[in-house]
Amino acid sequence: MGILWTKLSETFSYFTETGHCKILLLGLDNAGKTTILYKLKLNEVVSSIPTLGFNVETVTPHKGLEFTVWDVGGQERLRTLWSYYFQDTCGLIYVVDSNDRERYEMAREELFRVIESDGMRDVPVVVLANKQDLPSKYHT
Ligand SMILES: Nc1nc2c(ncn2[C@@H]2O[C@H](COP(=O)(O)OP(=O)(O)OP(=O)(O)O)[C@@H](O)[C@H]2O)c(=O)[nH]1
Ligand SMILES: [Mg+2]
Repeated sequence: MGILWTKLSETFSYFTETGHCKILLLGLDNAGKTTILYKLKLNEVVSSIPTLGFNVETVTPHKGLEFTVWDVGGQERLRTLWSYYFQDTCGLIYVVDSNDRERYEMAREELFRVIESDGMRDVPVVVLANKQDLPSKYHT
C-alpha cells in the first residue's frame, strides 16, 4: 500500500494547485473501496460492512498535500447516487475486484458511465485491480 500511495500521490498531485484535492473512490459493491480507504488512512485492514451511504476521510501523504477521499457505496441501487459526489473531484480511483470476472463487463460499463458524465470528463482516473492475492485474479 505504501507504493500504491506514493504512485497515487504523484499522479493526483499534478492536478492540484492548492495542495487540497478531492478524490473519489468508486467501483462495484464488494470491490474493496472501504478496505482501501482505511488502509490509506490508518495503514490497517479493518473489517468493513457494505457501505450504504459514504465514508469520507482526510489523508495527508506528505506535508503540503491533503486529500479528502470519498468512498461511496457501490451496490446497484446506490450507483445512481454517485453523480451527487462528482463536483470538484480532482482524481478518481476506480476499484475492480480482479477475482470477480463475471462482473468485469458491468464494472466497465459503470466506469464509462462515470467518466462520460458532466464534470468528470477531465478528471484523471486510476483503475485499481484489487484482490490480487486471490487465485482467479486477472493477470495484467
Ligand atoms: N482477499 C481480499 N479481500 C479483500 C481485499 N480488499 C477487500 N477485501 C474484502 O472484500 C470485501 C468487501 O470489501 P469492502 O471494502 O467492504 O468493499 P466495498 O467496495 O467498500 O463495498 P461496498 O461498500 O458495498 O460498495 C470485504 O470482505 C473485504 O475484507 C483484498 O485485497 N483481498
Ligand atoms: Mg464500502
